Amino acid sequence: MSDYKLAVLAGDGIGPEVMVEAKKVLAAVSNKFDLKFELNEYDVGGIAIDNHGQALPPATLKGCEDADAILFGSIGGPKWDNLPLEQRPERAALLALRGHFDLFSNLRPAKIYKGLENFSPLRADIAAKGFDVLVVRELTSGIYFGQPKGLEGEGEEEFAFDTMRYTRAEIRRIAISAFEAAQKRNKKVTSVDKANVLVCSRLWREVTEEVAQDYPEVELEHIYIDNAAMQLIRDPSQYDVMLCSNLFGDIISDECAMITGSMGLLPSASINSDGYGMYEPAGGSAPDIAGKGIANPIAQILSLSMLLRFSLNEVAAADAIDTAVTKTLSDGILTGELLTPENRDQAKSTSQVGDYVASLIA
Ligand SMILES: NC(=O)c1ccc[n+]([C@@H]2O[C@H](COP(=O)([O-])OP(=O)(O)OC[C@H]3O[C@@H](n4cnc5c(N)ncnc54)[C@H](O)[C@@H]3O)[C@@H](O)[C@H]2O)c1
Ligand SMILES: CC(C)[C@H](C(=O)O)[C@@H](O)C(=O)O
Ligand SMILES: [Mg+2]
Repeated sequence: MSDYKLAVLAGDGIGPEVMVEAKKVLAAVSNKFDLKFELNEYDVGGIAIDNHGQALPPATLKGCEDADAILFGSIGGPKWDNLPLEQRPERAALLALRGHFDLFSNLRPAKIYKGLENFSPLRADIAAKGFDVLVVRELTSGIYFGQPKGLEGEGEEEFAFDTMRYTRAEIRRIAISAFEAAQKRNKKVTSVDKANVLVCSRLWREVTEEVAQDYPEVELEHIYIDNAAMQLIRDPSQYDVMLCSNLFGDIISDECAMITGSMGLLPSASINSDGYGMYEPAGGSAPDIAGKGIANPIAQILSLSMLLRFSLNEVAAADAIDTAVTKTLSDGILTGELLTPENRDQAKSTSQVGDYVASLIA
């Protein structure tokens, strides 16, 4: 009898490569903490289009519904880029899963790890001030979920539009996620918007201010997205929790990932109000490095840790993974994209990094 049932959706590109490493780490924690997992693997994304004619086959969705949580890899790639938008893996599978399970609260924690200070692209004196930010991104509304319209009109008058739409309730619940997180961290929320031009952002500010009344010990500041993007390079140590709408959070989280040294270090949790969640690296299928055995598996491994912590409440197992990852990085067990050209010959492969993390847990 298993303690937990997980739906494992490795997807495309580097997804299956890094998922192998997360499963090694899961085997190590299940052994150490005497936990039993039933892992059920399903096709999703481009591979599902190839095998079943659709990016999110009914069996995959049913498998996710029957599971305690979803461990997701990444999807998409050049092979499927020319499909109509509605059939593309990104919309037809990823956004569909986020919407179906109402996974509105997307947590993306980024920090410069000990030992990686010299591998951040930030200037050394700026990196030395430290960087530890949680991006709290609204994930099931905004411009991603506003009704898209097909092309209309003709010739030079032909047009397309996407709609950004937020309700008070949608803003309120993600703001609460951010304030709850800030309360457990450094008690500061920076809300990122474009309230100088967007009416959605005006509402965003108003509701965020209302929510702040319930958290008097948490400081709230507002910043425009363009300034935030700049300030993150100038002095990212000033931020703790960054609260963002769907599109702004997508952009800011990639920037935060790169400040840490690599896209391959940023995990994410996408959670609904029942605690059910999907856990995936914030980066994509990385077609440029897929199949070479060089992808960084840390984001996938940390996504597993977030799954254990947030959906299963297996805190000791999650802590063990986080500790092992921290030691792996400070021991210099690094994939090549983190390294500088001079020391790239010391790069470890995807599986060497996964083996090392797992060995520290065993
Ligand atoms: N959650 C997801 O499934 C997800 C997220 C983002 C992008 N995508 C999709 O992935 C495809 C490629 O998108 P993209 O190239 O814009 O973004 P990407 O995140 O896949 O890659 C951007 C850059 O980061 C690098 N990178 C990403 N993850 C890495 C890792 N683990 N280790 C080392 N380097 C890593 C890549 O090599 C590339 O140079 C697109 O189809 C996109 O829509 C999917
Ligand atoms: C693939 C894409 C739809 C997705 C997003 O924009 O949400 C990705 O970039 C992410 O950050 O999870
Ligand atoms: Mg993104």
